[in-house]
Amino acid sequence: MIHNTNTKTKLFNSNDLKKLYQQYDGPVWVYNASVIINRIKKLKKFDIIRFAQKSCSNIHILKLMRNYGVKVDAVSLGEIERAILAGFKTGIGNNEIIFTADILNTETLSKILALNITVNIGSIDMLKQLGDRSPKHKIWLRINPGFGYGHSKKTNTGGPNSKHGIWYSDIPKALSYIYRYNLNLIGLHMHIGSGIHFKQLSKVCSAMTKQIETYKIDVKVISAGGGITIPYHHNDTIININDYFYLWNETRTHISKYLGHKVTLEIEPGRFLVAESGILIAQIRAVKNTGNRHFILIDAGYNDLMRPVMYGSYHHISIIPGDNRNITTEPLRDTIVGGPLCESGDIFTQNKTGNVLTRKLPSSAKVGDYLVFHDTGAYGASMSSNYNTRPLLPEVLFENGEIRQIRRKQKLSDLFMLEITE
Ligand SMILES: Cc1ncc(COP(=O)(O)O)c(C=O)c1O
Ligand SMILES: N[C@@H](CCCC[NH3+])C(=O)O
Repeated sequence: MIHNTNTKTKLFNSNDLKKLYQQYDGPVWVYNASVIINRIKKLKKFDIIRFAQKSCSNIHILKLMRNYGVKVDAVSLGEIERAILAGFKTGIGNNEIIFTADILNTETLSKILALNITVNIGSIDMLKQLGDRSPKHKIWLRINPGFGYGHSKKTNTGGPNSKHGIWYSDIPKALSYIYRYNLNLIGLHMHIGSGIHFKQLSKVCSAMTKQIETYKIDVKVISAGGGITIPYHHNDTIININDYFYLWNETRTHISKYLGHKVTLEIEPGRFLVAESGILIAQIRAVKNTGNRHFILIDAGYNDLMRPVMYGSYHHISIIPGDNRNITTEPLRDTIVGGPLCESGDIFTQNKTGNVLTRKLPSSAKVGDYLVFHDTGAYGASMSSNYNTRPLLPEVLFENGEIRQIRRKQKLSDLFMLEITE
């Protein structure tokens, strides 16, 4: 998302954001539904858009997706249950939910069998465990094509260092188990990582064709996976979705001709659909200098927004003055932004190796001003934790001109209840 200035937020009105913070008496995740709807429309040429809900799993966001014809990917029992609560259907002949994983635990397996959910298989052991309990079960194979990329090593899901998927040369072994257990192979899936650019993503097209032709795999569906990056910085390049679709459509046409029947083309994005729809608003609670370093400390921590700490990820930052003063023309100052956690690494301005970076922010930024992190709609709230016994933040959705709460603020008593046994 392109951001105007250091003081304004493009998505939301600054006054509304301040009011939201005041209403909740603390930081809030805010989403704009129109951005999500716009991104869904951009992908409409694909036969099926399957939302990787781990990126933003709020039930109301899932409902919004479903209303626009989007299907869903689930990676845990919890995500299956969330999808069902959001209205996604299961059962024979229904593909609204696909379960993607590299392992199956017994609880999840039982649910999958009870609801007849198609499984996107990421290991040979999964084939054995599913086949033992449910011959003829519908499956996809998730293939690791031997290469992968990511905005960080930690989001690369292909190549020899990735635990995800079935290694491409193990396909014959997988096919022999499928045959032995009489499983029903309907799809082939490749997701090589998250936060990737066009050139790298497009390599998957030829890998998909190659594996299908080399091993003569007959499938009805191919999935391009997710991974599409978004512009976190002002001048980041934006992926041309029409060009991307064109490549995949060519691939699908070629595979369809080879197999002699229709092949459905799926895409499985998380970040692309939701990242730019969301912001996190917090407040500056302390300002301090250490030698020549200048810090501002806010009331949201990495337990809330983990991406900068986990990957050195950049989120654009704006300041909204708490007292309505004009800061648009004032000089900027090199600033380190930290959170409240009792953890030295609780710094939002750092690189991949954990070195502290500075951000140019208005020099008068002070206690009582608000700080907005942009593009936090993906892997923001969904990656939060309760570290330092900090409750999860509320989430609100801006839709049809109205702001509505879609998750209440977690209470401390919600947390303690789990541990109090009598
Ligand atoms: C299997 C699978 N599908 C889809 C995604 C979504 O990725 P992204 O949010 O980058 O589109 C992921 C995350 O990397 C994934 O592991
Ligand atoms: N959590 C990562 C993306 C990984 C997606 C899961 N396979 C991020 O914030 O960028």
